[in-house]
Amino acid sequence: MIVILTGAGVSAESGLGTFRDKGGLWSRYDLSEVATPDGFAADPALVHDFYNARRANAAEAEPNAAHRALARLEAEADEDVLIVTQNIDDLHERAGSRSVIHMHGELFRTLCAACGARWDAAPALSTADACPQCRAAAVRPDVVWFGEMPYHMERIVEALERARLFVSIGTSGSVYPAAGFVAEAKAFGAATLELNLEPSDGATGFDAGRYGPASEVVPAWVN
Ligand SMILES: CC(C)NC(=O)[C@H](Cc1c[nH]c2ccccc12)NC(=O)[C@H](CCCC/N=C(/NCCC(=O)O)S[C@H]1O[C@H](COP(=O)(O)OP(=O)(O)OC[C@H]2O[C@@H](n3cnc4c(N)ncnc43)[C@H](O)[C@@H]2O)[C@@H](O)[C@H]1O)NC(=O)OCc1ccccc1
Repeated sequence: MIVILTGAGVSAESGLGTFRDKGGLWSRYDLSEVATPDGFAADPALVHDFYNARRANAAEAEPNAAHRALARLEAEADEDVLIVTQNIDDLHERAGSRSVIHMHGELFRTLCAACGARWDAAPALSTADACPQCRAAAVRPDVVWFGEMPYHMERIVEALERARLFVSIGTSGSVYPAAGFVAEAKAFGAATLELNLEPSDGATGFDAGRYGPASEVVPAWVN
């Protein structure tokens, strides 16, 4: 089995901003205000504006050659290929990938913070929205904020245990628990490879690395 961890760098060439690069999201927004439960409690309208803008961008974006190459790998490989993405966009699925785990949630999904109901997001959410199930005005984007438990951790750890090869693509390796997956995969005996624009914070933890734009290094690796 091949387990592939992706981050914002794989969607950068589709026009979706990364977080920590120059001009990235965290240089324009305060992470604690827009990506934490406390920030949402303090100013839900600000948080909705932040995700509404990202939802509009993602809706206009198109998968790039890196997304398409990974979909091809899944279709042609004679072993299981699982994408574990930190991204909340749907570009992997729009490129044709079927086996995708969104460990930090999905931009196009909505969550009721009162009853836990989930449904497909409208283009723009607001504080006036009410849950279709419990009518509570506790509607939030279905994304994992800092301090919240990522989704599908059991399935992810099971996959890391089975992995022959762990590949990390377009992530800075600065946020946990995702940044710890390479060490876990290695401990379970997997070979490890980093594909990134430049060496990430965790580069030394990989057996090998290939550096350059994802739209070039990912198709080159898949072929
Ligand atoms: C800041 C950091 C130190 N803080 C954390 O890690 C925290 C706290 C923490 C937990 N454990 C720790 C251990 C040590 C220290 C801190 C912690 N973690 C949490 O709070 C997590 C929840 C974190 C999730 C937060 N939500 C996100 N996103 C969703 C929302 C949204 O999207 O708005 S995080 C967000 O930032 C993270 C990093 O972003 P990247 O994708 O890597 O993007 P970045 O910009 O940083 O880097 C881009 C990279 O791409 C490269 N690149 C750029 N262009 C290209 C290109 N063209 N081609 C190729 N590569 C390219 C660049 O060179 C660069 O390397 C991603 O995970 C992303 O999803 N929850 C949790 O721990 O719960 C409890 C728990 C307990 C037990 C077991 C499990 C959990």
